[in-house]
Amino acid sequence: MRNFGLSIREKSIVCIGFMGAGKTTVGQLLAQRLYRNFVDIDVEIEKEFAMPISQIFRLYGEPTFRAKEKDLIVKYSQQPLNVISVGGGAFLQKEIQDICMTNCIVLFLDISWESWKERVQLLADNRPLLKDRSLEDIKTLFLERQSIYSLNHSAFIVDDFKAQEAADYLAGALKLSWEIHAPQST
Ligand SMILES: Nc1ncnc2c1ncn2[C@@H]1O[C@H](COP(=O)(O)OP(=O)(O)O)[C@@H](O)[C@H]1O
Ligand SMILES: O=C(O)C1=C[C@@H](OP(=O)(O)O)[C@@H](O)[C@H](O)C1
Ligand SMILES: [Mg+2]
Repeated sequence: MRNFGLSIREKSIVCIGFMGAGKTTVGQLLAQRLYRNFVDIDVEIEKEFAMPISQIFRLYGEPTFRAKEKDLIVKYSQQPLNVISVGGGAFLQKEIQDICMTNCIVLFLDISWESWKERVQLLADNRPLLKDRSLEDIKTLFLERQSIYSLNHSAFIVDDFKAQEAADYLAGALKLSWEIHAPQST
């Protein structure tokens, strides 16, 4: 996979993790704190199809959704200075894993099953993979998916943090790591 030669400070940050972990919410707040452009891949997909994700799944099927997801992640991950929230299934595709791990900082928003369960009511109808599934089935999917998220540069357990607190902490930690690894000349 091509390395676009971005410095660590320029690399886009990609938020991964299970549906409902807070990638969209925390990613947007993190982008604000770092003065970066925020891209939510699901929103971009919805714009391209001019319809909600549930309808894309229904009318075109999951493979069409996944193909568009890949094209858009390839596009945005090559640009500098984005914060990108990808859908919880994006890392099922090896090409997406490879391009993100090579060109971006991949941040896993890790949530325990216990905390996730408490959030289930918040999750809107627009998640076709949760619709009509029992909690037991969702737990199976949740556990199966953990292996794809183990591919990351950094993981943060979100359980005990409000979204704003998580974004504050992550922005601080990223800035500190940039200072350590690539101090800015004065
Ligand atoms: N740290 C948090 N604490 C409590 N609720 C959160 C937190 N982060 C996100 N949420 C809520 O959980 C739901 C799912 O968040 P969202 O950002 O859409 O997740 P994702 O993009 O990972 O699917 C939203 O209702 C959001 O307000
Ligand atoms: O996990 C998945 O396969 C999906 C996660 C969703 O995004 P969020 O993780 O932001 O909910 C969205 O991309 C689509 O419904 C499929
Ligand atoms: Mg999201």
